[in-house]
Amino acid sequence: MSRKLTYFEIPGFGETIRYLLHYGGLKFEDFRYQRKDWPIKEIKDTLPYGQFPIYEENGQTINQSMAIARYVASQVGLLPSDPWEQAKLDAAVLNLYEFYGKLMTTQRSDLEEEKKKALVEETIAFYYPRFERDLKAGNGHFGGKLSWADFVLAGGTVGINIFFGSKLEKDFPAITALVTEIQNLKGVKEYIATQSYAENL
Ligand SMILES: N[C@@H](CCC(=O)N[C@@H](CS)C(=O)NCC(=O)O)C(=O)O
Repeated sequence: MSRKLTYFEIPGFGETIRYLLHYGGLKFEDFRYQRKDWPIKEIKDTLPYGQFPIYEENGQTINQSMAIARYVASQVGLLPSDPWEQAKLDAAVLNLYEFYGKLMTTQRSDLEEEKKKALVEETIAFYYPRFERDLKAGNGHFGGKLSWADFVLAGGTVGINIFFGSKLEKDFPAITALVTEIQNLKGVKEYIATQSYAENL
């Protein structure tokens, strides 16, 4: 079995997938481009939608970080078999993904710094209490037990905290506890120890 994940030398959309692969003890090539070297036109043109991450397994390729994460989760016991349970987790993942997207959109706009800051605060004030509520309802996990949705929260949190330079979830105990739990799982913990971008914020 050959596996290769290609992304940039940042957590971003790749980190959740890396966590899942390490959690499952699945060997893979963790190929990373430096952002300063990008774009490399000859390579970009070969990508299915011109972007990373892409995941290759036994000669087949998929793009879209959440599709990759869901697939890897299915290989490492983090995707339940019941369709309703799966749909609930898909919804949790899409809520998280929407949150990350909105957060980053605040930064790409032409708005003044003050306005950007207010939008970030507004976005956090909308989503975090809802994630907190859902985690409490699931006794600390999105689906009532450890699943790939929890990994999407933890993997994404690393990236946004580094980007914004602060621990955005600090006032939310269930989110904080879940991120800590995932980052201390066997496989994930050892991987994080090798990453220079994973310092505590
Ligand atoms: N919806 C896609 C978004 C992928 C994406 O935005 N990738 C960015 C990096 S985070 C990228 O490849 N940027 C380089 C480029 O567009 O050339 C996913 O979740 O995988």
